Amino acid sequence: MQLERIRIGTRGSPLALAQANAVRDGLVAATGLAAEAVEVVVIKTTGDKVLDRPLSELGGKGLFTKEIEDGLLDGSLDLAVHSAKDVPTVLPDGLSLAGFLPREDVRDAFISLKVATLDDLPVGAVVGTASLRRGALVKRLRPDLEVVNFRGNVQSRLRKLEAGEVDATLLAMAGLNRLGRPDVATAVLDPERFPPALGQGAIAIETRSDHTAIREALAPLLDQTVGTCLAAERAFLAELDGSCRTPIAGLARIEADTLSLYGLIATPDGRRFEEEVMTASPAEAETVGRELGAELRARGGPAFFADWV
Ligand SMILES: NCc1[nH]cc(CCC(=O)O)c1CC(=O)O
Repeated sequence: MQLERIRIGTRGSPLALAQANAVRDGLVAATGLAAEAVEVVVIKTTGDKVLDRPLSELGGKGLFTKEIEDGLLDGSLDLAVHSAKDVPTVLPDGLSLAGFLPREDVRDAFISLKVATLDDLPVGAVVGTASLRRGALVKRLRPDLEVVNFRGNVQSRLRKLEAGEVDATLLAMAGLNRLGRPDVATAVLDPERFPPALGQGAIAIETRSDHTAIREALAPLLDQTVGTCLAAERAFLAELDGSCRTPIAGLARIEADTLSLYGLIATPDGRRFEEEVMTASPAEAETVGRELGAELRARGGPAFFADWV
């Protein structure tokens, strides 16, 4: 069945809109539909509405996806475009990921108006981030720094930096590139030293599992290699029951038909961490993800996880 009209659900931040517009342009090209027939619909989610509390305290998963998923389920939306790293590992019944677009830069950027690198920050300098992963990784490298909660979209964080609220912050290169602002990065952090969030840099497309017409229309836009890497990364996260309270990092890559999956868990203060790399054939992506998650969970032991609460 050929669709006559496609409605794309997205959050309203400039980054979310840039991602949704990229999918719209791709669908117009792939389907031959008129540009007006492929519509971007902006949805305000709980995560967008509550700005005064740390994300980890709001609890609950899918803070940035729930209201959009309701639209997919009631048929008012055909697909949703999400940053893959914000998509929970368990989706509501009836919904699933159709796949992922080609991945952007997976690395984090260090941003400061005062110094050139993380290593150059003076003792006691203040780093703002809303991410427990970034906070733990900063503390791991520089236990002397102070990490403070720092929320808001990319633009508002940059304004706070300019106002001197913090000495430095960290943002995904992928977001800066998609916003056309790679110049904002003071330094790009090496993933071996500062591993990204699982799914970082990838865009996930979610639809109703039984919406075959939209899945067929999307097929030419999707990247199978990214899909395989993300299957491993998401299985790893699911095994660790990744919540917003858990500093977890990792990255899958496929080279010469071998999938390698790196994973790290840390305590929020960065004092303890466990890391490991496992390799497998791409067909074993999910299995290796679960194995790596179980391995790090076992290595950390109950005491490690108790430290988090
Ligand atoms: N949690 C917010 C979020 N979700 C996705 C991105 C960036 C784009 C990406 O990682 O694909 C960001 C901002 C950031 O971490 O700097």
